[in-house]
Amino acid sequence: MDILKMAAAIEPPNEEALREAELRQENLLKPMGSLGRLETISIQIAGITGKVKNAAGKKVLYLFGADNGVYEEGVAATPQHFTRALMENYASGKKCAINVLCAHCGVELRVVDMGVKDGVGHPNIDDCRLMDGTRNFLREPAMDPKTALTAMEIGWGYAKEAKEQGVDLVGNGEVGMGNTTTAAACIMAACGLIDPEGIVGRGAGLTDEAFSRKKAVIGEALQKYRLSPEDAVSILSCVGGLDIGAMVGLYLGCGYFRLPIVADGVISIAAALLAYRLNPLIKDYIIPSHLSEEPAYRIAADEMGLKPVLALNMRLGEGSGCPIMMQVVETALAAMNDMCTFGEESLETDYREDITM
Ligand SMILES: Cc1cc2ncn([C@H]3O[C@H](COP(=O)(O)O)[C@@H](O)[C@H]3O)c2cc1C
Ligand SMILES: O=C(O)c1cccnc1
Repeated sequence: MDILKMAAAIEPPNEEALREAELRQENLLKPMGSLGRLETISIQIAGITGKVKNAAGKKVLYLFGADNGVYEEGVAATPQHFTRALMENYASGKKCAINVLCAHCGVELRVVDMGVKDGVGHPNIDDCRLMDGTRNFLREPAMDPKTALTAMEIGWGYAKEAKEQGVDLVGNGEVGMGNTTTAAACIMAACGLIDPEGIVGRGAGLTDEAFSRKKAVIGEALQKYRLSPEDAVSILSCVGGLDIGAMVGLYLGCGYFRLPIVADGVISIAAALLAYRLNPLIKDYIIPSHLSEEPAYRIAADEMGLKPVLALNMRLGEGSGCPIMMQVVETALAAMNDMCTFGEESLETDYREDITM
């Protein structure tokens, strides 16, 4: 497949369904706009599916694991083998954050190895390994452009699978020590920014010294590659990761197959931004969840005009914002589907014509 061609074929939301959904929201028995983001989310999903009333019964979160060569520059505090250990825990249903949140919120968790160092090899993990961790991007591009495209195709494949399996809502997550470094580098490159100060954060935690090093590594790499903000594939291959690549493809595939996809934190939004550079229409298929504490999150979200719904002071990753947000989405759809209208309750009067909401 030519994923770039497929990405270019993503279509805008269904205008007629959007209009009908807006009209229904206006007629529900409440002051206009009073359900705020619950209204706009239900209208957004109508535009995606082409139907005013939608379900969110079947929810899946795809979690992509990969290691990052830039780890060797000292940009992360956690031992690198934690990537592999965490993957094993997710797959065996142990009580990691994402296991508990998904179980509580009725979301199926799928775990995919995109290139965890030494491999995970667990029966509940899809083996999609493209490399044994990427290369150190300070020295050389993290991966070949061809590998970047293959990672995207793998993610796209999961969107296709979700469509075939009748999934209503897709989520994404990641694990990989050092991936707040790759995510920040991708966001900066895609926004044409070169000064890491105030953009790069401490990820899963860092000493002051390592934090300075992390910023210096990203700054130096961006100087070296001089990436064009529009060239998402070069950004991904030079300073990205295999997890981010798969997520880019998942977003694009969800756009193509007309599935709503919930975004998580800074790594997830970095992938969304690269997908947006490939086709800006993708933004209408994305439902942002929470505002990550990592400062680069806000830059990427603002660039796309996406406003996170939740402010929970979270900075975890793993897709942890998605199951929480999926519950909000389900609630939004319940209001749209099940509330009565003014007309149905014989309350139709002219009172709404003269007031300002
Ligand atoms: C125990 C633990 C569980 C995690 N789950 C997600 N992350 C998150 O932290 C990592 C990125 O942070 P950095 O760039 O600083 O390495 C990723 O694995 C991300 O998913 C975790 C990190 C740790 C330590
Ligand atoms: O926002 C995130 O997704 C995040 C923040 C810190 C560490 N890992 C992930």
